[in-house]
Amino acid sequence: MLTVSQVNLEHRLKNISANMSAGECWHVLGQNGAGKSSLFEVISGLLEADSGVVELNGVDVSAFPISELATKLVYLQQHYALSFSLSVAEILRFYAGHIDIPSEIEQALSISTLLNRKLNNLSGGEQQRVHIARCLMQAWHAVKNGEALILLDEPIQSLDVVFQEQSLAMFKALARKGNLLILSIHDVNLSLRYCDHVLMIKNNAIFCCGAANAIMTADNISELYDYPFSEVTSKNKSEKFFIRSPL
Ligand SMILES: Nc1ncnc2c1ncn2[C@@H]1O[C@H](COP(=O)(O)OP(=O)(O)OP(=O)(O)O)[C@@H](O)[C@H]1O
Repeated sequence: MLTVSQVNLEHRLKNISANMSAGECWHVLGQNGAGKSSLFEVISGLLEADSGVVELNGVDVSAFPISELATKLVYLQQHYALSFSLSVAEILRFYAGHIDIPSEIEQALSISTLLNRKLNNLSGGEQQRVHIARCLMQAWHAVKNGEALILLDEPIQSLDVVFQEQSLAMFKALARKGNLLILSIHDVNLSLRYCDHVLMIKNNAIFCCGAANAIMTADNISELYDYPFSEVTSKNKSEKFFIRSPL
């Protein structure tokens, strides 16, 4: 269980509170600059809030020794720059201690074919696949047992459509195992398909928070982005979509 209580951070987060439970798959939505990455930084314990508390299973995240957090917290940051030239295998060995890629990760991200390549020579999407893999593999013992907190800041940025679908499906399956998974994303239709809970942040404060089927409405999405969306259902009425009006 993750409890975020009245977290404030100057110019970045205003009185954010939320309760999230193990086994849930949360998507965080909001405009550029809304505060999504800032919230992830505070939840991960990397950034201290001006006020408020973040507790993981009743313990303040800042009280966890970093060595313990590293084994149970997965945090994929939005930006990650490596200024020296390492192969993908060397990177996985550095973060995970081995290059035995778990089958779930290999199926979703096809890492094995990249092992001998230098990270800096990979395309943007290939690099992103490696970053997702190295983060998950670092805490894989907890992830495979469904005991991890998984924070992913825009994990599908740069991925092509197939890797977007495969990785979002893997993240949802990891939540089903018992992990608490929280990711930020800008595609509302992929969110509709792959999350069960949504946190909408607007102007650095919570706009809406809760079960996706209750709050993923065209009205809420339109107000969140200050942009008109309408809702449609597929011909067989099995799936709902949001359509963005042209400017
Ligand atoms: N290190 C920092 N110091 C001061 N202000 C910052 C810092 N990082 C971000 N901000 C500001 O905090 C606000 C929230 O930024 P944040 O990166 O959390 O937004 P975001 O919702 O993740 O946006 P995006 O969708 O563009 O990634 C923005 O106004 C941003 O300019």
